Amino acid sequence: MASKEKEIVLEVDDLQKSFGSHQVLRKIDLKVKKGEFVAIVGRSGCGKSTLLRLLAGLEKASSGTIFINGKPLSGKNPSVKIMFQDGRLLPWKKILQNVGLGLQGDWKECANQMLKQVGLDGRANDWPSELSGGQKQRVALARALVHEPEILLLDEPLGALDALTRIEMHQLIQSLWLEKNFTAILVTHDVEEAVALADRVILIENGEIAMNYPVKLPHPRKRDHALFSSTVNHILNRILGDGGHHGLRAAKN
Ligand SMILES: Nc1ncnc2c1ncn2[C@@H]1O[C@H](COP(=O)(O)OP(=O)(O)OP(=O)(O)O)[C@@H](O)[C@H]1O
Repeated sequence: MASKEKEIVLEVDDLQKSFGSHQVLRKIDLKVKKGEFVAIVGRSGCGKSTLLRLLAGLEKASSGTIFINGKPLSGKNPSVKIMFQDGRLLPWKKILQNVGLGLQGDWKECANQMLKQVGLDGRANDWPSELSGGQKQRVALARALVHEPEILLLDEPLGALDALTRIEMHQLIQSLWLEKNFTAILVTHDVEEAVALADRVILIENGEIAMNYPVKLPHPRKRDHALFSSTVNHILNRILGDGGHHGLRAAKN
């Protein structure tokens, strides 16, 4: 039976992070299986982005260990890529060059192919300033996935987009995830987004994982699935159980 279990690609063991005397993450323990899609939610300032930056090797833990495929992480790891809310495209490079950044060999072919997969063929020679917000995030996604990372970290990647564009991006991220089998960890404020994408939703509260909720809906997720809204509401109710308003949202149906 054990051999049927998927291997653990990412393990976080007793992770702590403080900035000066401010302890942000107190005790984070987490195991993520290969190919799993995990969403992290929590009130503003609870440390979601800090955790993601630690996983990306952009920040050093105060104590505890992160293992990628069983090896302790120290600094950046080429099999882990991160995508941010603001895309961070280089404005002085054209779209193709942005996607091909850091690639070796026949990079143009790879970058063009990846642009096609995010629905942006024909835009290779445009400047980032000529693209809409949603298109820029498609480029940012292409730039991360062109390296075929084992783990894709998504830090509120759709937070600045309008609701319709966000839904289109959910569909794109889902189809690429189903096709490419990478492991994804998404930080979001949007519980509906978490349910639209993730196998499980993790809540960070007081520097710890306060909830670990498996989303038992089939992929690809459909918003009109009979259990979609009730799953969103169930998670929101668990999160807001103390009656507070924590900056978390779910789109109204
Ligand atoms: N480099 C830093 N130096 C000092 N404090 C920091 C630093 N980065 C983050 N913090 C603090 O750590 C806490 C967690 O920040 P973080 O950005 O991880 O929260 P978050 O949950 O992602 O918030 P939001 O949902 O608003 O983006 C905040 O109090 C923040 O001020």
